Amino acid sequence: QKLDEMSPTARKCYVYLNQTSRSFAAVIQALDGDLRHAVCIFYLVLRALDTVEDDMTIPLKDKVQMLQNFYKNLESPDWKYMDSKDKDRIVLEDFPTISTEYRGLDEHYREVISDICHKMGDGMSEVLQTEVITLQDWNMYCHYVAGLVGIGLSKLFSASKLEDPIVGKDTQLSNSMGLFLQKTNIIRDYLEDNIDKREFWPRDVWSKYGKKLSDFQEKENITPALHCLNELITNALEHVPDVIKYMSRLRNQTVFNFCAIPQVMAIATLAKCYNNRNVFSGVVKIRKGQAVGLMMEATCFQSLRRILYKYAREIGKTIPPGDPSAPKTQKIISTVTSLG
Ligand SMILES: CC(C)(C)CN1C(=O)[C@@H](CC(=O)N[C@@H](CC(=O)O)C(=O)O)O[C@H](c2cccc3ccccc23)c2cc(Cl)ccc21
Repeated sequence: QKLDEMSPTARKCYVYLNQTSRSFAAVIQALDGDLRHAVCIFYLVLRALDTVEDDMTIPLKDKVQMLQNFYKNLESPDWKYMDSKDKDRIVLEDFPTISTEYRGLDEHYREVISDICHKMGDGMSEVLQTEVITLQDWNMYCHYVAGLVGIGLSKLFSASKLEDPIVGKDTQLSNSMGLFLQKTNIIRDYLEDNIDKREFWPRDVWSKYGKKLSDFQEKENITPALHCLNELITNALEHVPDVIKYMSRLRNQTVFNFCAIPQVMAIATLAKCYNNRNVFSGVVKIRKGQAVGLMMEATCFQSLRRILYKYAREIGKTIPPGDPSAPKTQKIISTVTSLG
């Protein structure tokens, strides 16, 4: 469906999609059938919710109300928020355009998007006021901001009939898809979050290696810092078997590409972060050329598995002797590279 056949509000949504997510917008627009518009709207609604959650200028008690009531805005034609300073504030300032397109979706898609926004808004308002202490807290936080996205997407895939019902039903695997991406983001963004005074690394882990999370920036603490980093990367890798199982169930090529690309970017990022002191002095990002190469290669299940093995083996080759997590890292690497 070309841009000139779309309604003005639908066309604006694709303009916003391309503004808010450069490389990923193309993969969403490549989705087959009416899944394309459903995912485009879901992505923009999530971007709006995330922009509220990220806005540190909103007083806590107002933010809690905004997050818990957010899903109701989908049914309110005039709701918008004009006080955001975020780079993506357009999705809040022109939310009526997005909610108009949401209300035009098939009711199965609307049900999924509204339910996920409700659960995500409640979850975000809960974890907003707490610190990430245990690994369970870490999984809970990542469930609310990313696991629920995977659960929602999987239900949209099944509702569109482009994928089997089991894809939408098996929330354990869908949740793992999100946890793998979000844990990778949190591990990679150590310094950026530290500067913003935001802590997402679980306290039970980092407190074994230092008094304060910011201690890892000091040169003399680099060995415990790397041991902490490697332990969190090992924890994130525990989701890879679920990712492989989830991907093995997909049948539609455009859905496969949409799901595979962020996963291969994540494992490549983890491999680059593993035992890498630059995590504590800058943001470790994979080069654009490497990312493009990965996108082009990850188009079928066998090549996806080859990419996952390649990076898992790469991590396995760089396990430092004496690293406290070495046995666990070696074990998850052998599991991933042996999956038949
Ligand atoms: C936090 C997050 C991981 C869920 C964000 N998230 C993603 O990271 C995007 C990728 C993205 O936005 N990349 C950015 C680059 C970047 O920001 O690092 C880009 O602009 O290219 O992918 C995810 C995403 C895509 C496909 C399957 C998923 C299954 C479970 C959870 C998330 C899934 C996403 C799908 C939707 Cl619908 C909404 C958000 C996301």
